[in-house]
Amino acid sequence: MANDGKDNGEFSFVSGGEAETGRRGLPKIHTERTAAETERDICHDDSTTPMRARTLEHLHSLQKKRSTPTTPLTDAHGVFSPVSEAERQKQQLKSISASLASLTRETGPKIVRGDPEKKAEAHKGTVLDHHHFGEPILNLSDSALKFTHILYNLSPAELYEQAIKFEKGSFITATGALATLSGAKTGRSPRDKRVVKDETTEDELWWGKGSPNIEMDEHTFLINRERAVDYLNSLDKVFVNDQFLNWDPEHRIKVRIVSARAYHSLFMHNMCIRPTAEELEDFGTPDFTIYNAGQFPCNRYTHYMTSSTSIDMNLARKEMVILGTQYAGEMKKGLFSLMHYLMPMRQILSLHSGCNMGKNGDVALFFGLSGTGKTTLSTDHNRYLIGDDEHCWSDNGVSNIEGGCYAKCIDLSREKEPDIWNAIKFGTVLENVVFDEHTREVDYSEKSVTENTRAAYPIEYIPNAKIPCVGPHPKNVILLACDAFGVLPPVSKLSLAQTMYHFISGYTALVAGTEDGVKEPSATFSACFGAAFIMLHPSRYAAMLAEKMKRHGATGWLVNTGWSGGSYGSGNRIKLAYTRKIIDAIHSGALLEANYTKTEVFGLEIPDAIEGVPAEILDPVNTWSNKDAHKETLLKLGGLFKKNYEGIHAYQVQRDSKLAEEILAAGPTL
Ligand SMILES: Nc1ncnc2c1ncn2[C@@H]1O[C@H](COP(=O)(O)OP(=O)(O)O)[C@@H](O)[C@H]1O
Ligand SMILES: C=C(OP(=O)(O)O)C(=O)O
Ligand SMILES: [Ca+2]
Ligand SMILES: [Mn+2]
Repeated sequence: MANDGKDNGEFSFVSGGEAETGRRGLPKIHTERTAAETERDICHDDSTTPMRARTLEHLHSLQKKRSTPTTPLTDAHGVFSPVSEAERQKQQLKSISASLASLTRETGPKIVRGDPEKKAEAHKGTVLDHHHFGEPILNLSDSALKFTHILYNLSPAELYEQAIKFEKGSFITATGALATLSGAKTGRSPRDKRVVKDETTEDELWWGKGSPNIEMDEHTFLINRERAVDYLNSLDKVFVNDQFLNWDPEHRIKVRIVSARAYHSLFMHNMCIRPTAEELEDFGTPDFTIYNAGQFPCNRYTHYMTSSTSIDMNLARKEMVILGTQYAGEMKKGLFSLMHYLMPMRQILSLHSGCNMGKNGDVALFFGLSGTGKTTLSTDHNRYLIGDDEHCWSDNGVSNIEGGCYAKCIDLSREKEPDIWNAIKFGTVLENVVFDEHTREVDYSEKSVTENTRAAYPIEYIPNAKIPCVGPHPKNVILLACDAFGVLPPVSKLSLAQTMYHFISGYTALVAGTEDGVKEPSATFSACFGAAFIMLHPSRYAAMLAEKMKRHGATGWLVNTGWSGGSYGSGNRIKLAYTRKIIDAIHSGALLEANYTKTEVFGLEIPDAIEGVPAEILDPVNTWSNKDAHKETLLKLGGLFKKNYEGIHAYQVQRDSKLAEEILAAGPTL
């Protein structure tokens, strides 16, 4: 932060000193007048009502109407409420103080609600001094003498003001979004993720080769936690968000996010489910807490640390600590990892998928790795959006985990993705985009900060969002792959075994960089289309998906949103308009009626015709001018799939070994 608070366009004269006292020889102005003089000089203007304010400060104070605070001060339950408002506020502060307790000081910090800027107001607010309820502290340190100001569940408008005033790189764009910079990290850091291995998690979680869970011990976690908490308590103020995950009321999780930046608080405000005033009153103790001290690095001398970034998950303590990265997606996906543990424990399948529903209640899931089209294709003007990225499938049906969407902005166009375009307005966080200095028009083609430019907005910014974000059991399960090799068909119908094979494989191939010259696409295999976020072995999720698809009669589809007419360099990415037509035909049921032909190598069933899509692109071989190159590339990709699957099959993929064999057989034959 380069500003000292005066540097934000506020202009003022230097006060005090000689100019005011008039000691430099200028004659003194006499202000005492006779009543007659005064009367003569006053301009009587009846056109305006008299000014109520007596001072400038008073005037400014009148500008802001007193509203119901985010945390209601009034007693919604009336006079018969068993808990007084003062008591409720005290409980809330106690809970926040407990969250911020340093484990060595064994007590929470002194906290006070409100903005340190607004001194007078803040000290009128509820103050919690640990001496009031805790044990007396024997070893008092300087940090125990200061207050930590808590900015609790601020509104987007308040967070805008905090960001613009205190966070360099925060600007309002032409459409009203808040442009921010995430700092040195503009994407997630999966190699810096750590999970505490204890007696329970040692047996329950997936560890070792291929697993995203890199171990750390409890003691090291506490070192990082203390580092984060001490950092947060050293600040003038911290943001606290109390919110929910999962729209299924039976399985709702309460999360608390403690962070140092308005950007982080607004991001989570948008991405998690926003509690109503009543729900916030009864929030109580969170089920899980994130400490985001992203501006502060971890100590590289700490055991298990391999960089200055660390994202640490402790399931037993129900806490996550973030050090050394300000990329907000870490919080979102950190909570997703948590759900990938908590939900399967309740026999609920967690899914890295988008989800939408037709007018007739037909639900589709869109699985796929980053950049394959989950957000783009689930945001469909003709259907209700349930969510773009994280869902649960329980016996009740599907439910979104989140309250917002996180769309990629690179090359975003109003024509191709109107709903996402229109969602970028006041309240939306726009990460790492480039805009015109003066007009604040965003240039979505600009990659100078990063290619991973993003918009995070509340789901209700999409006009046909389905609120509450829940739906019946899925009818179609669409697996998205962006195949930069250009050999997978634009669409194929899958058997259940094939669906499982491709779900477990989790393939996509993107083109790594944007440097000049043709770059070889590189294949990525990520189990369950989200290996970075799963906590249990992939077979656990796959078994649940197979069981649910079978029970509810869902059809599996593989859709290539990548290349056609050759690999990256010679072919082109399939037009989004064609992919949308393909998806339409899946939703409507029309595609089930097509005639199918089996492809060689992958054994995929491809339709002969789809309305609005040129028939010749449906079989990739037709689009390649060099047939030998096509065959060679097809075999190469088939080989990569086989090699990847060998590693997975070594584990028993299914308890049902017959299904395991069927799944293995559903892969490519070379
Ligand atoms: N045929 C296509 N299908 C889907 N997306 C496409 C297609 N062609 C280009 N795109 C672009 O690819 C990107 C897909 O990203 P996104 O929907 O955010 O993926 P995810 O949510 O799975 O990470 C978007 O920027 C979209 O505009
Ligand atoms: C938010 C993310 O999801 P996606 O790229 O799939 O939209 C992410 O992977 O960080
Ligand atoms: Ca994702
Ligand atoms: Mn997405």
